Parts: sequence; structure tokens; C-alpha cells
Amino acid sequence: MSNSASERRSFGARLTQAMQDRGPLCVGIDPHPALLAQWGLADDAAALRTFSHSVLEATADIAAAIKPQVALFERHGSRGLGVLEEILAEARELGVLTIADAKRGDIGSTMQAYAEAWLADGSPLAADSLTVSPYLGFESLRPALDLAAETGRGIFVLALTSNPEGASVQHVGGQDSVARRIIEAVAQENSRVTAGLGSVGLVVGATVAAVARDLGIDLPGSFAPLLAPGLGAQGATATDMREDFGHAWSQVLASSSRGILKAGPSVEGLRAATLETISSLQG
Ligand SMILES: O=c1ccn([C@@H]2O[C@H](COP(=O)(O)O)[C@@H](O)[C@H]2O)c(=O)[nH]1
Repeated sequence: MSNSASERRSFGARLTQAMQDRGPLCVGIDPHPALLAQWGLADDAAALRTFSHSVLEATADIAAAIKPQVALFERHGSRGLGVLEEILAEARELGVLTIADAKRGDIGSTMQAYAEAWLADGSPLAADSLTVSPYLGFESLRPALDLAAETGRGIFVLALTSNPEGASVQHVGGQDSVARRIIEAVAQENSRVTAGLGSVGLVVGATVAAVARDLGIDLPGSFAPLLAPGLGAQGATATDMREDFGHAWSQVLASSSRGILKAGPSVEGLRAATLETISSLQG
């Protein structure tokens, strides 16, 4: 059901509720060519529609959020983006939160345009939240942070990404690392939050959460929802994640794409894989 910015609760409040009601799982919609083939589908925009509708049908009432990987829609050009618009609208109707994984970041004037594309009411690509890259400087994200706050939407800022190459930038500085500065900047954005989760989150890969401790980073101090991709196909398990995130566990929204999507094309198979993953995270 759609509602206007003035009626909408903050993204942090809506995510807190969804995680309480449904458990801490975000299901990624990543229509990789290999998965499309495994599902018996062509590598075209019509197949993206079938793929994404099946994922929504299987998960929209049980996952806390869904996360379309924008690149895998973009590779089909305007038709792929058209399917993404449909999927975001359908998710909104079905009442599941959306995270557009676009990792946008640019100088402020261009960031304003990205913000309007993904975070403005009435935009065809409007999602509940957007992933952004702070590596042009945290303040370059200001247009997105401001528009998200105005429209009751959320932002997930890349801090410690799940890929091994991320360390060459994010870990630089040791105890005063680049990642630590990003996490402190996000904590500042959430400084008015006293309970539940803030609307400005962090991306902390499920495969690298233990590194935060080594870098002396205080994740619980940020009040940030922690979007943690890497569960499943990248090797992280629910048990690893609980241990590695430690006191920050209640803030973690684990994300799995291929680990669940490989259970398709049947909606029943996808649903069973999703329920099993949620239960492993709650166990
Ligand atoms: O640090 C990051 C940030 C984003 N991702 C994205 O999450 C999914 C992971 O897919 P799996 O199939 O579950 O491995 C994918 O869209 C990535 O681009 C990430 O993996 N790590």
C-alpha cells in the first residue's frame, strides 16, 4: 500500500518492525545469467520479470526486505530498468521493504540526481532505501541523506564490504581506519535515535564482520542497521555471523541472494529456502 512521506514512519522504525515480525533476512534479487539459465529462462528482460515475480511471490510476506541488485537489471538496458520499476512497485503493494542495491556515489550536484531517482516520492525507481558509496567523501552523500530523511526512506553506506579487495581501501589507517571514520559519520547521522534502528545504515559484509573488532570499531554504538551481504554463496553461515557480529547482532539484516535463488524456479522451493535461512538466523 502506498502512502505519502508525511504519513510514512521512518525507514529505521519500519525496518525495526519488519525484523521483529519476520526475522533478520533480506532476500537478494540477483538475476545472474547463470541463474536464469538454471531456471530454464532466456537472458532477456521478459525473463527478469518472471524471475523477479517468482522471488516476490515466494518471499514478500516472510522476508524483512528484498534487495534487487540494480546492475543485473541495468545490463538489459531500458527494458531491464522497466522491470525493476515494476518490481519495486509490486514490492510496495505487497508491503515488503526494498533496498535498491545501486551503490551510488558522486559529487554532490550529481548525487542530488541519484537521490531524486531512488528516494523521491513519485519517482518510477523509488525504493525504501538505497546503498551508497562514501568514497567520494562522506559529505558528498548529503543530498541523499537529506532526501531520505525528508521522505522517510533509508540509506545504507558501504563501510566494510564483503569482498577481499575492500580491505585495500577500507582498512587503511589501522585503529583510525577509513571504515571507522565512515561508521562514526553514520553514528552521527543517527545521533537522535534512542531506541530501535536509525534510518542511516551501514553495509558490513557477513564475511568480514570480525574485522570490525580487530579495527577497534564499535558497531552497536552507531544505532545503524547493518546490511550484511555474504550469507550463503560467499561462504558466511548464520553461526559465523552471530559470533562475528557479537553485541551488534540485533542490528544485523543478513542478506542472501544466490544461496536462496538457486532453490528456484519453483516458488515452493524458494519459499522453503527462505524459511530455512530465517530459521538458521533465529536459531
Ligand atoms: O559488501 C557487499 C555489498 C554488496 N553486495 C551485494 O550483495 C549481493 C550478494 O549476493 P550473493 O549471491 O548472496 O553473494 C550481490 O548483489 C552483491 O553485489 C555484496 O555481496 N557485498
